[in-house]
Amino acid sequence: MPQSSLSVEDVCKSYRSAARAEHLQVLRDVRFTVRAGEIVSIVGESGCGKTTLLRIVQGLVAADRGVVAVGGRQVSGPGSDRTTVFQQANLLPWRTARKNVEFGLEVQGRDKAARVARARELLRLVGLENFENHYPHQLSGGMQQRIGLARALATNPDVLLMDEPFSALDAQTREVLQAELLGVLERTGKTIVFVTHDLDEAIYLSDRVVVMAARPGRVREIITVPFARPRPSLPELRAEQEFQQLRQHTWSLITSPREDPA
Ligand SMILES: Nc1ncnc2c1ncn2[C@@H]1O[C@H](COP(=O)(O)OP(=O)(O)OP(=O)(O)O)[C@@H](O)[C@H]1O
Repeated sequence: MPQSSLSVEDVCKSYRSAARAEHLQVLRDVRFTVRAGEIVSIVGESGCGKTTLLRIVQGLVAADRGVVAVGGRQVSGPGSDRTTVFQQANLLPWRTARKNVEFGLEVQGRDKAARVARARELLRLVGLENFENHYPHQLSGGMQQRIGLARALATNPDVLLMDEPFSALDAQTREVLQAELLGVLERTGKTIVFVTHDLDEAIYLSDRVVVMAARPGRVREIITVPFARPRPSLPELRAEQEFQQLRQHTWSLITSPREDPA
C-alpha cells in the first residue's frame, strides 16, 4: 500500500482587494504536516482560508511564499497524486454509478477491462456493489457521495483533499458516512486533509486537528486526538469525557478573541 506524507511549510497568500485597492492577507505562515496514512482536519471560522489552503495544496492556486510537498516532491500544479472530494458529489447524470467511478481511469487511458474491474472493486469498498448500473438520480445523497469517494479513490491518489464532503447530508446519513469513511480509509491507508465546520466530525475522524484563526488565516493550534483506532461510533465517543473536553477546547480556540496577529 504506497503512502505519501504531505507537508505545508510557511504558506502565505494574499489577494488584491479591488474594492479597497489593498492586499488582503488570506494565509500567513501556515505550517503543518500529515504523515502517510494520517487524517488531519482543518477547522476555523468562515473566511479563515481553509478552501484557499486546499486549493494551494491541490495546485490550483499558487502560494506567494512557502512550499507544499507530497512525499517530499514539491507541488507546482495539479497532479494525479492529489484528488479533491467536494461537498457535492457532482456525478455525471448521464453515466451509471460504475461509469462515474471509471471516469478518471478513462482520462488516464486505462483499458476497459481494467477500468471495470477497478470500478467494481471500489463500489464494493463503499458498499454499493449492487448499484453499479444505477444513475445518480436513482441514488440518495449519501449514496452519491459514496460514489464520489469511490471515483476519487479510483485513480489511486496518495492524498485525498476533502472539502466539507458531508455537510450537505442529513445528520443521520452523515454519521453513517463518517463511520464508513473511517473503515474505507483504514483499508486504503490514504493520507487525508479534511476541511469541516463540524468539530465532532473533525475530532472523530482525525489524528490531529489544525485549528485556524482568521484575518489573516493562520494556525492557532494543532490538537492531537488521543483516541485509538479503530474507533467506536461517534455517539459512543461523544459520551466520553475526554472527547467533550477536546471539543470544548477546540470550540474555545475558534470563538475566543483573536490574539494580535502582528
Ligand atoms: N480569488 C479570490 N480573490 C480575492 N479574495 C479571495 C479569493 N479567494 C478567497 N478570497 C478571500 O479569502 C478569504 C478566505 O476565503 P476561503 O474561502 O479560503 O475561506 P474558508 O475558510 O474556506 O471559508 P468558509 O468556511 O466560509 O468556506 C475570504 O476573505 C475570501 O473573500
